[in-house]
Amino acid sequence: MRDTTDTTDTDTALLSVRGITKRYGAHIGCADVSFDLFPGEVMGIVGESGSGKTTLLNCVAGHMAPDAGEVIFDTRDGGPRDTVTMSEPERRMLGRTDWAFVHQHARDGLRMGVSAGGNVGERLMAVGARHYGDIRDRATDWLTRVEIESARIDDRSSTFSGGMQQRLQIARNLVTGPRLVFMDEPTGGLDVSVQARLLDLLRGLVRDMGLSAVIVTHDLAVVRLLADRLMVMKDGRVVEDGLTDQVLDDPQHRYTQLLVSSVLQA
Ligand SMILES: Nc1ncnc2c1ncn2[C@@H]1O[C@H](COP(=O)(O)OP(=O)(O)OP(=O)(O)O)[C@@H](O)[C@H]1O
Repeated sequence: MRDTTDTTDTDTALLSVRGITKRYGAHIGCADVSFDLFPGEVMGIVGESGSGKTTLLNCVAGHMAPDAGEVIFDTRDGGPRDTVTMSEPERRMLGRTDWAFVHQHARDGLRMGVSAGGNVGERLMAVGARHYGDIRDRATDWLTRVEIESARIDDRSSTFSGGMQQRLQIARNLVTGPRLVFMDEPTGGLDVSVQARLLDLLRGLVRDMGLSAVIVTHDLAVVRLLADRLMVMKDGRVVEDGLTDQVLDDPQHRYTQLLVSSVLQA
């Protein structure tokens, strides 16, 4: 997470989202959403079901074309680029290198018929790694980092528990050292004790790697633990944003107050 004491006016945003709008026919998915994300910062997006969180995440992460808006990413080689208008191959390359996406369901982010080591190693090969021994060593290292016994490196992902699969998906995503990670309900659908362990792990990785992340979640405990800043969405729009503790401890908008007091089913 970001050390807020080092904030200076000269910081360049890693990601600048401007006016993202997506409609499904006449229905609004998300409308005119803007935010900046700085290096090492974690942004949480919360709101009840149907508020537009996933639509926004998919538009920002390049999985869905927005109807309007810009997603400016500070690329390593070319500086700030609008990823909405960049070519599909360029966006795909970004998705394999500097960006990562952790899905709610591990099956959407893993190849279930492939071994744990294969799932991690495949990502390394996609960015040019060729030496089998190195790939296996790095895969082993990452399995250990996500608390999967290295002895299980050759086991198929489908034989793992839900929590292990989610940890494996995280290893697969982080092995290439991305600068920005998108997460869609990373702890959703897991048992409470499994969630707590995963959250701890994520928190450690985010801190150690200085990752920037955008996390969509129903669960305010997840943002409390992981997010520096928070955006609250309702009916496709951002109704409140600010530092996580500030928003959760002293919500200004009526909707956020209801969300925090658990009156709404988030
Ligand atoms: N493919 C689609 N076609 C039509 N409407 C859609 C589609 N996907 C989402 N919507 C609508 O857009 C709005 C925002 O949905 P979205 O899934 O982004 O919300 P969400 O906050 O992520 O909800 P959840 O937490 O349940 O996933 C909702 O009203 C939803 O019904």
